[in-house]
Amino acid sequence: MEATAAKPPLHGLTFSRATVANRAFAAIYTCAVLALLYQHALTVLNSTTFLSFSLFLTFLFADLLLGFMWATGQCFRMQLVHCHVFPENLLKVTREEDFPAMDVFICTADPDKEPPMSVVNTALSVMAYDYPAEKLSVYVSDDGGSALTLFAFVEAAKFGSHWLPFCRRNKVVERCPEAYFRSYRSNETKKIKVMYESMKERVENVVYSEKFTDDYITNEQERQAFNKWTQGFTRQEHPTVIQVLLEIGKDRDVTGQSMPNLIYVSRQKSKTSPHHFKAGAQNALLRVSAVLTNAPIILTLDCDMYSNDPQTPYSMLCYLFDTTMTPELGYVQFPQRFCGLNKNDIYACELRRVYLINSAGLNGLAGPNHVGTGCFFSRRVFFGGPSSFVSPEIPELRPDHVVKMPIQAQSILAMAHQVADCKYEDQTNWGSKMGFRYGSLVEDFYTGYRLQCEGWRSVFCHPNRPAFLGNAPITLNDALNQIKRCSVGLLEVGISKYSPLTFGVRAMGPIMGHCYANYAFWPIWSIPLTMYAFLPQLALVNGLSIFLKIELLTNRLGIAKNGFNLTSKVLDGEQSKRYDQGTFEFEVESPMFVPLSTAAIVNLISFFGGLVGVFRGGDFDGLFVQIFVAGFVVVNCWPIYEAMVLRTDKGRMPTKTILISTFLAWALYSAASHIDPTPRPLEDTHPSHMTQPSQATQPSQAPHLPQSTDSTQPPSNETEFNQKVLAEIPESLQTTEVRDKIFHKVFGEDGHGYCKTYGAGVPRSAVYGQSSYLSHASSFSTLNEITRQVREATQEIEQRLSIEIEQWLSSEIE
Ligand SMILES: O=c1ccn([C@@H]2O[C@H](COP(=O)(O)OP(=O)(O)O[C@H]3O[C@H](CO)[C@@H](O)[C@H](O)[C@H]3O)[C@@H](O)[C@H]2O)c(=O)[nH]1
Ligand SMILES: [Mn+2]
Repeated sequence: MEATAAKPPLHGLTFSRATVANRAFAAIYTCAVLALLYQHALTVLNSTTFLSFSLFLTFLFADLLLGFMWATGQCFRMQLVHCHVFPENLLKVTREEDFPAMDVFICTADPDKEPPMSVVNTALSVMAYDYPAEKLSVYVSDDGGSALTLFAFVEAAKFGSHWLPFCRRNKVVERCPEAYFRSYRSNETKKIKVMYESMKERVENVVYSEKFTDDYITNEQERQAFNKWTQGFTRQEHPTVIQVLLEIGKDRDVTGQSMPNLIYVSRQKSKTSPHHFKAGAQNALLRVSAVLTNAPIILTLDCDMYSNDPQTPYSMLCYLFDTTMTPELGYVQFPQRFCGLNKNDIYACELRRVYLINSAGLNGLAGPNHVGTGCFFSRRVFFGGPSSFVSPEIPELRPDHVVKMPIQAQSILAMAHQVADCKYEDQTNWGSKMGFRYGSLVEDFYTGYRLQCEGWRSVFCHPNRPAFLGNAPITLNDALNQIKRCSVGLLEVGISKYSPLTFGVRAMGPIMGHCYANYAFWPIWSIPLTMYAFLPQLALVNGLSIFLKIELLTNRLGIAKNGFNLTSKVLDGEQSKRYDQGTFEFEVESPMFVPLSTAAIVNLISFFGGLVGVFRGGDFDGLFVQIFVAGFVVVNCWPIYEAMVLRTDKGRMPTKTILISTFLAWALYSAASHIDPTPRPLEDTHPSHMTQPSQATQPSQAPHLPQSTDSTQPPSNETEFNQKVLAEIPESLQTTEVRDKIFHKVFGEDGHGYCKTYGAGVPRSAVYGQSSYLSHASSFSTLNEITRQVREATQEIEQRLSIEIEQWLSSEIE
């Protein structure tokens, strides 16, 4: 007891007070959402024409999806905690000698898209970690199978022997050379900078010319490695290349201290074997590293995610090295942070919600999902759940296997080659029960999800100084492609047999399961978004109102105020200026831009069309929400209009895209304008009646009655009844109370079974058909007769109302 009290803490946790507020908010908002959906459902049931029925059903569906996304999104907010680490205490409770060994995996796949110099920078930034070098191994996986990348690393190994002691001596915090030289310049740095620049020049010369001459090769070992790039060597078809560039204990820096291991791995590739992309590469690294070093801790990094803080392993150890921590702790995830985003992050690539907000929310539950990079794993998690070990095929791959031979030993290297073989995984558990999981394009999400389903927990570590910094796409086309790949990958998980909604909820409980479902079904946002981008606007040209009317004037003013505030915010000078910079890139002829620009055109036309309609005396109340939605989209589409018409630079939209989307917008409009909107559903949610009092008082004008209607027969269904009879009651009297009065007058108190299901004051007799109708009110045997009676009752009530108003007015005057 005393001993534990004496030890300073490595990490702390506080529960957030926001949790209570979040839960209360979620409860109240849920009621509002349910009420809205109920109202929607009534509207669907009450619709009187096929057109309105389909339209309202569509919106019910859209809002159900939005409701689902909203509800699952709340799960992230149900138990917020704030976590802190105290890395400064680490050396008070343990010694550096006792630190566990660590294997770092860096993946790269294409020397053209991922410049070798940037991969080298990432590697150098972690090689220079404040961590005992003899416990650190950096593995570079090159799926591009590129001699250029290997060459860059040969150079990096040499430069590293100067860079690592330089960082130690000067207590450099920015240990990614490129980032360091960008921000620091002094006499002290001159020498090392010259070294860096000359390395960079050599590498880039080779990369640009795509070949290197013999004088770049300095020793026999290098020659042997490069000799593997024979005639038939291609990216998709080549043998394994494993090159140990630096070896602990053998290679020393310029001050005589040991360098960490640096190992280049390009796994074997064959067109006949699936390679499973990054997950496949990481599994190959898991095995190769197991054979060579088998460190209990693994850090995974994308090639563009460099370390921004040499102390990060200390923060990680505060969790993974703390014996009081739950034994189920499987990984410590740091958020993805980015450098070089422009001020407004115009392609929304920072993903703060995913990487920061939601991860912090998950931290109070079973822990954050894995985001592919910046994650420290316990090697054990890749071999089954905490209490269900899945044994690998050979003992050398077991997480508890101790490597006893130097990494360059013949037998060790031979086995490393063997486990990097493209056929090695055939008939094994790799990718299904072991290692990174296959089956989704977002292998990181899927792997983390499956690990948590197995019972592993995780921790989100988010120090003030970003632990890692990466690059985000800088063109719209790249950003959209990333979203597309991500969407496909997420849906692959969503609809798989491991769907979070079924499997996940069972394995992790409802809250965690629904958090994962929120991600896995994230792409379905596109469905309501598309509907809201087109349908209200197309309905607007026809003057067809499709949203709930806001009954109370005060409410309406409130909403109107908020709404217009929002709009004007985006339209202000500063924001317009941002778009004026023209940083959006539309120059690629991508079909992905077509829906965007079509939506932009449709919304623009609808917005102005709607406004013109209203100024000409249209129904502002009814169409307000649609005009607002269209206006909102228009504001958001501003960069698109610019790219279509205003800009002359290279980033403007190609004429072809403009033509196609204009044509599509036109086609949609002409299709929509052929739909006659006049037959309107009658519930008081459909205010378009207000503008047509004449129609309402003249039943004979009720348009588009079904052909079969015979006014000399009793009404046989609800539609008929609605269209003919309810139309007699003017909009101003369409409240439940007044309608009740009218029907009581006509059908009598008991003869009129007020049919709640239809909610529109439909007498049950009218719905149930002739026989029950006749038994209740035999004198109203025809539709015409009922219509006449309702008209009379309505007129009577109107008269009484006007008398009462007159009396009230005169008493007021007195
Ligand atoms: O066959 C492949 C394909 C990709 N990669 C590497 O995978 C990483 C991520 O690829 P990138 O094109 O940069 O994808 P992003 O969309 O930027 O990556 C995000 O999404 C990926 C898939 O969900 C995650 O793996 C990443 O960690 C996450 O940052 C890069 O280092 C690539 O070199 C491979 O090693 N082999
Ligand atoms: Mn990336």
